[in-house]
Amino acid sequence: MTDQNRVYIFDTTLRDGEQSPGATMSHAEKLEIAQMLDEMHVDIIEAGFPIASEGDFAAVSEIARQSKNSVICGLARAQIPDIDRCWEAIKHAKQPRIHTFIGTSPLHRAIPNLDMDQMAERIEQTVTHARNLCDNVQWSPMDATRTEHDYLCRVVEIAIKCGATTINIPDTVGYTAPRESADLIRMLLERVPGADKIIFATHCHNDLGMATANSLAAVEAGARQIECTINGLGERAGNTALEEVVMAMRVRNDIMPFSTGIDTTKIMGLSRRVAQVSGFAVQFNKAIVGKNAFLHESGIHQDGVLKNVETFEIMKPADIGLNENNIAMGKHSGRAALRAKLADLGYEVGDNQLKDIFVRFKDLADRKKEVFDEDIIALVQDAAANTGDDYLQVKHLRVVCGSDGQSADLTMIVGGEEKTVHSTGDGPVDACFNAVREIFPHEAELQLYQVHAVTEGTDAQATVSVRMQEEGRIVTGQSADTDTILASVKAYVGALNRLIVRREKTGKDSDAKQISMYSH
Ligand SMILES: CC(=O)SCCNC(=O)CCNC(=O)[C@H](O)C(C)(C)COP(=O)(O)OP(=O)(O)OC[C@H]1O[C@@H](n2cnc3c(N)ncnc32)[C@H](O)[C@@H]1OP(=O)(O)O
Ligand SMILES: CC(C)C(=O)C(=O)O
Repeated sequence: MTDQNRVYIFDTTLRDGEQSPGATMSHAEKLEIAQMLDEMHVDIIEAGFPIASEGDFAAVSEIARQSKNSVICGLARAQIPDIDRCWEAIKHAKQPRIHTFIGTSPLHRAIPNLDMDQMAERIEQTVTHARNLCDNVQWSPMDATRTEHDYLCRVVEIAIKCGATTINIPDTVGYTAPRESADLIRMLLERVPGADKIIFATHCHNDLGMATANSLAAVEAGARQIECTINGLGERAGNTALEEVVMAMRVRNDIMPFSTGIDTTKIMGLSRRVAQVSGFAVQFNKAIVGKNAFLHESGIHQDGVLKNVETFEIMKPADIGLNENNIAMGKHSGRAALRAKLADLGYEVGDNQLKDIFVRFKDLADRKKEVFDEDIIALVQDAAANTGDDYLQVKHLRVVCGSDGQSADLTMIVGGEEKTVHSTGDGPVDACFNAVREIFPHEAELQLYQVHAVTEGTDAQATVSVRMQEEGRIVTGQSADTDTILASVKAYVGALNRLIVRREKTGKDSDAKQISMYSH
């Protein structure tokens, strides 16, 4: 393996991933994910789109300041104010990168209403401007896979001449296929003067389910940067999944002799955390990180695995940070076992956090016969999502349901003040949500209400996800409990707490200032 076979991993979970409707992350969550990506040795982190909002600017700036190893990149349109704002945000990073883009296909050229020559001139001006600010500049012809080849060669050549050091070739709408993806990179390498001096990147979307294959095909043809997200998070059908391309190159290194710098044992921890903060659960049969990816239920498979694990497993669970240790957790377990289990699951917790999680764990163990790893993960995530110092807190809930009707008696703490209501509805969840609305009136629209059983059995915990929207702000809330209705109310209230914080950040109303005294 030579250095020429080193593939750089560019993670855009915090920018393209966060663009998924409903995947909005809080400032603190973005910093935490960025730190985890840095520790996993992602080469480049695209931290956000600084001109998009004050919140994005603040998150990118802080990620730039805290970064240790990774290059920190910000996105900017082909506009001077965007590029200046991006530079302001990233300039404190040890290794900053400006990523500027414009749509070059016929359909996309029509958006800013520029003809081919005007667009070429805009690319020349903006890439030159970016390069005058920063010596690490990435340029993307958005919708490259639907751009005329001659024009693509022309604009890529301009960007290289103006100082771009990475040229990204996006398949913006997930339209290409593996052979075409490879041919496009080969064509650019052959035809564009100076192409051998820069790095070509591939940025694929998964609309036809081919993002991983298309990215790997581009690498085979000479691309040396893959743009991807954790769990394949991203708009529509998502982006290329980081875990898939990294593990594919590792497991099939015989036919794809490429290396990355990724510490693959961090994959599972990041996957779980991104699923939690984005509110996008990972499908059970998702490659690499799905709950069933290493499970064998049919007899022939179990027999094979018991005789030789390689019969049905092409990689080791430990390679992606999945633990196989068998500490059984239950009501008789102590703090040491819980701490060890948490560490196995990828959670390093401080003493105070451990104390809090231990109380919740004992409470769960009293109510549930067996406490599985999934229960502990749900419990830790619930503890992180629903803290004791939120503006809205659920204090007491009593629900009546059955053939005679449904009602809820709910007591909540609202900014330190206790309020109780009695409410009815079409079903117990509806009655509870009506009660929350009576206590805390709001116009936010409930867009999603989803319940998942964490494990099997009637005593299983339910994880509830809620997504709400108010004036373009989208927030999510999650909670887990063996009581599905209680988890539903806590998830709903969790989303409202996030909305309160978002209102305050965007200065929605004067109430928000007052509210900020109570919310974190
Ligand atoms: C494929 C991708 O992932 S691209 C990234 C997409 N991500 C996002 O859009 C998320 C962040 N976006 C935002 O917050 C907003 O769209 C902003 C702040 C960037 C712009 O907001 P607004 O000024 O209100 O513009 P709006 O969103 O309505 O329209 C986009 C404008 O940008 C222009 N534009 C779009 N892309 C580019 C580009 N790459 N370079 C230059 N101009 C562009 C459009 O032509 C349009 O301007 P026009 O109305 O003068 O024609
Ligand atoms: C900004 C560009 C790289 C993008 O996200 C896309 O084309 O999908």
